[in-house]
Amino acid sequence: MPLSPDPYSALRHAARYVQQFRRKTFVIKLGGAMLSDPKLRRSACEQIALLWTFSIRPIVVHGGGPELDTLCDALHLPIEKVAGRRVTSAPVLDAAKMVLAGKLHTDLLADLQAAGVPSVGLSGVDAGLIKARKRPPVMVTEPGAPEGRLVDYGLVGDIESVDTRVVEHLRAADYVPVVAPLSGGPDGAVYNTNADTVAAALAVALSAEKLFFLVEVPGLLRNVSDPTSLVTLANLTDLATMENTGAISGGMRPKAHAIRHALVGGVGSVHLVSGVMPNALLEEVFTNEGSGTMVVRESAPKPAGAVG
Ligand SMILES: Nc1ncnc2c1ncn2[C@@H]1O[C@H](COP(=O)(O)OP(=O)(O)O)[C@@H](O)[C@H]1O
Ligand SMILES: CC(=O)N[C@@H](CCC(=O)OP(=O)(O)O)C(=O)O
Repeated sequence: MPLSPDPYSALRHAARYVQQFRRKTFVIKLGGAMLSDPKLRRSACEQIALLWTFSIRPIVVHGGGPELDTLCDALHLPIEKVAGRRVTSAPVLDAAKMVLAGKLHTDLLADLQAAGVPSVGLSGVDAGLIKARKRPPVMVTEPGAPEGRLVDYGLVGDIESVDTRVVEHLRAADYVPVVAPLSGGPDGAVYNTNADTVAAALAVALSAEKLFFLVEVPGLLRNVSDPTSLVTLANLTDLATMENTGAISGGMRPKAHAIRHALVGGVGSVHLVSGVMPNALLEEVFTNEGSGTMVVRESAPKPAGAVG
């Protein structure tokens, strides 16, 4: 049920959640698709501002895939993605730095600032926040393909460690860290790392209560071409089934990995929420029913006598 139209009843209802989540860490990943639309970006920033006002401690991680595609097009660089991750040559990595730690990052910081959130931008390279090594060629199986194929992703980093000290310093001073999905390797190397993967690694390292993915779709869908086929609650077994049957494809594949990594790593719950529907993030946090998909490690056992 959405929040009651009676303001006092709505306040009382929300207050329960405010108490429960005070000083808890929420990692909020903003997807590149919704970030390309300034109106949606502002709406997400306003919702994050409200969480912050209620003493929830957000860490924002952002994507930027579609804006990077646009820049690659303009620069006549090839766009190749396999299982939702970009094959990254040296010129594509340069373009990634320009978008992910440049224009889009700065625009997001400006919108958060305008919404009243004192935010500070970092990439995974800053202060050794995200350390990675170059991903070796890996076998990837595409849905529908009988066999896997060996893929060299180029300058893509596999995360090796997360050093949260810079984030802790910022939070101690009441700043909200905003992290761009680049990672640092040995000898000054910089790697492109999927933002979903970065968000999950940070959520685990910070023992986050919740990890949110704001996406263009209403949440996890049983059938990607049917927006009404929303899955409201899922566990890791359900997720694996959807991956195996090919119901999870494209950009949802790195998210499925990230969700698993986060939940196995101790994050309480992961939420896929619309970045398009007004206030969907707030509805997910402050109502029982939520607005999108909640994924938990294991579903609670059904009470004795329950059917189904
Ligand atoms: N089962 C599914 N449920 C929802 N979305 C799915 C599913 N399978 C594939 N997708 C696709 O994954 C996309 C989200 O991934 P992506 O485009 O990388 O988003 P973002 O830029 O927010 O990370 C959705 O917009 C949708 O097209
Ligand atoms: C290796 C890899 O795939 N990196 C991603 C980083 C940006 C990202 O993850 O953006 P979204 O969240 O919008 O998908 C990319 O180059 O697109």
